Amino acid sequence: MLQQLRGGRNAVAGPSTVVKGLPARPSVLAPQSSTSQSPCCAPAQRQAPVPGSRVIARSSATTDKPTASANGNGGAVAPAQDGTASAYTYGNLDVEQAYDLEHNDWNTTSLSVVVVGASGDLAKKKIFPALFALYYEGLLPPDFSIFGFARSKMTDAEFRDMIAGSLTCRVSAKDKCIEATEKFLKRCFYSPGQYDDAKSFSELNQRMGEVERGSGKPRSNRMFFLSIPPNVFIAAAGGAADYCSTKTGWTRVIVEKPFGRDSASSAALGRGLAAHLKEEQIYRIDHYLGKELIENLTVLRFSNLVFEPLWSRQYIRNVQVIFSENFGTEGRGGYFDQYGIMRDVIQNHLVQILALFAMEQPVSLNAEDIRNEKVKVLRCMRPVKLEDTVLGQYRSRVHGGRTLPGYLDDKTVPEGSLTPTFAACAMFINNARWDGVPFLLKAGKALHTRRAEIRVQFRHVPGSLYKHKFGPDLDNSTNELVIRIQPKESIYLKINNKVPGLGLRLDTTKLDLQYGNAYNAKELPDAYERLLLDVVNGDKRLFIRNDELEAAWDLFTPVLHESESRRVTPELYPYGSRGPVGAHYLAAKYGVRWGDLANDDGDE
Ligand SMILES: NC(=O)C1=CN([C@@H]2O[C@H](COP(=O)(O)OP(=O)(O)OC[C@H]3O[C@@H](n4cnc5c(N)ncnc54)[C@H](OP(=O)(O)O)[C@@H]3O)[C@@H](O)[C@H]2O)C=CC1
Ligand SMILES: O=C1O[C@H](COP(=O)(O)O)[C@@H](O)[C@H](O)[C@H]1O
Repeated sequence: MLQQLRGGRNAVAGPSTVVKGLPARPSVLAPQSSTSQSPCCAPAQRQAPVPGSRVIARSSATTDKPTASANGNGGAVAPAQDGTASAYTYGNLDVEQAYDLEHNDWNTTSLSVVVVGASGDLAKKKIFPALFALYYEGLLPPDFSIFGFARSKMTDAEFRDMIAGSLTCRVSAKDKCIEATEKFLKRCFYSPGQYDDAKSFSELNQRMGEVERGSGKPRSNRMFFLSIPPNVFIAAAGGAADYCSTKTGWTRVIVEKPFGRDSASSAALGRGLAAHLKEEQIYRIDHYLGKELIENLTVLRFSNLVFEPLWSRQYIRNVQVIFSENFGTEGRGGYFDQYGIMRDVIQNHLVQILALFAMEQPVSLNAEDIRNEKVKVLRCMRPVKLEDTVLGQYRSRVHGGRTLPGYLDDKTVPEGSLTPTFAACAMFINNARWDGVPFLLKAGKALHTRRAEIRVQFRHVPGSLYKHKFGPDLDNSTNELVIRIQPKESIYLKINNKVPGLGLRLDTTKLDLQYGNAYNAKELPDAYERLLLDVVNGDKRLFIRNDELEAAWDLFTPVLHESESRRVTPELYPYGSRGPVGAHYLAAKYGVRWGDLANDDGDE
């Protein structure tokens, strides 16, 4: 276990860190990184985290240190009297304690993970399985515990049974899985309560304290995952922060989308959270940022010479970000109807992808540098116009003798709802790199396939010598880069090639990186695994900053308000189809063809 913790997934070797006034000492469980940070550095002097390193106990670049307001620790971070930045103290912790704290020293600190809304769908489907996978991989600290909190009455035993029903072992790692499951479940505890009730949170706090003391570790770090509907977000965030903050470590709170319905409600939510938590403590999760291919996007762009020079209006004709699901809102219609696909998928997941795709190279891989660039590019975009938007809603369809239900057949959906289950929109970035390039975003439920991808269509080859070989339609020979996020993760580039043999016959083929073949990776970690581990490590690169959120809402609020106030009727499309025809007209308006619908793609 310890060995695994030391190694982590991408452990980096390096010298030990030195804290002024303290003897040089290695960080206890962390791999010794050459860019490890120590409390000796003033925040401004801190160095960027090791690129790509995701290791337990990596030192945190965040400032979510205990302060009087955040967790009643008795004082904020204060510079030393002598004016140097070296002797920072954290409240009533001495320098050495602060060192351990900042470095996630799991020899002295326990970790408690609280799932608020533990009886819910997301908790069962994603959060517990992800925590178990991290535990199984040896990536959680030795003394971790999991606490479930929700209104449903359950004993610890019932809670463990509930979790057990949601856990699966990795196909590639079945060894000792049953044994690991039993050990994992013993670390799970349940505390029932109301989300707006101080007493309930005090009871939770007491329970956590007992378990933490039982670990024998003098300090505890706590992270809360708010996996609850938005109407109880603020109350629960307040309960967690005000009654359950640790006094001897960091307290971090993960917030799930939806982050509001528009700019105003998102700002109100932000203010509500800010009343209880500092921005550094808030982790706004967008699970698409935790997907393997999305994390790879910056690697692809900024570590390969061949892509970045082409990454602009000079060579790129259009960019398409496409999400489709081959199932409807089954079971989630009640939630979905209040939001619709634009808020559920486009404003967050697809816009985040777009921002990473289009941003300028950040100064470093530090979370703030990356997020600064994302905000900048979002702020260069003009809000989506209604005339650049197509809305759709799936209707029922009889297929193979079976009736596939339409959106309005869902009992949890209000009669006559106009909520779109499909949307496509054209967006533009008004900066020197992207001026005039259409970014087409499309998302839909109950379509013909489940897929998420980015498609980059390049310009035609000017004065091509081989033009006559491809016929009059230049699009047939255009280069296209496809970044397939899921399923079957892959990156491929469509190129023109000579068909081997005598004569000169050309065809379009692929330079094809299939993850399944290249990395022998039968199963990639789920996005929630990556993101939960990042929260433990205080790494905010893949979480959304408040100003990013604001910028993203500013792009969509006008069109959402306009379509709702004008009661725009969505175009109906049959369950399992390729979506409304209107999407083709929208693309055609900007001289674009949807790449995912092209007949020659070969892997439809
Ligand atoms: N499920 C998913 O795939 C995804 C969910 N999300 C977001 O994650 C959060 C949790 O999602 P999910 O688990 O699906 O949600 P659920 O509807 O399953 O709710 C989670 C828990 O919250 C409690 N709850 C439900 N409704 C209410 C209510 N009206 N008032 C107070 N408590 C309530 C219930 O627990 P109890 O009654 O025991 O208190 C329930 O088990 C939501 O914000 C959702 O939008 C985001 C992306 C995907
Ligand atoms: O956030 C959401 O994402 C899911 C799709 O996630 P994926 O990882 O399975 O692609 C979507 O079904 C849901 O409506 C939305 O809220």
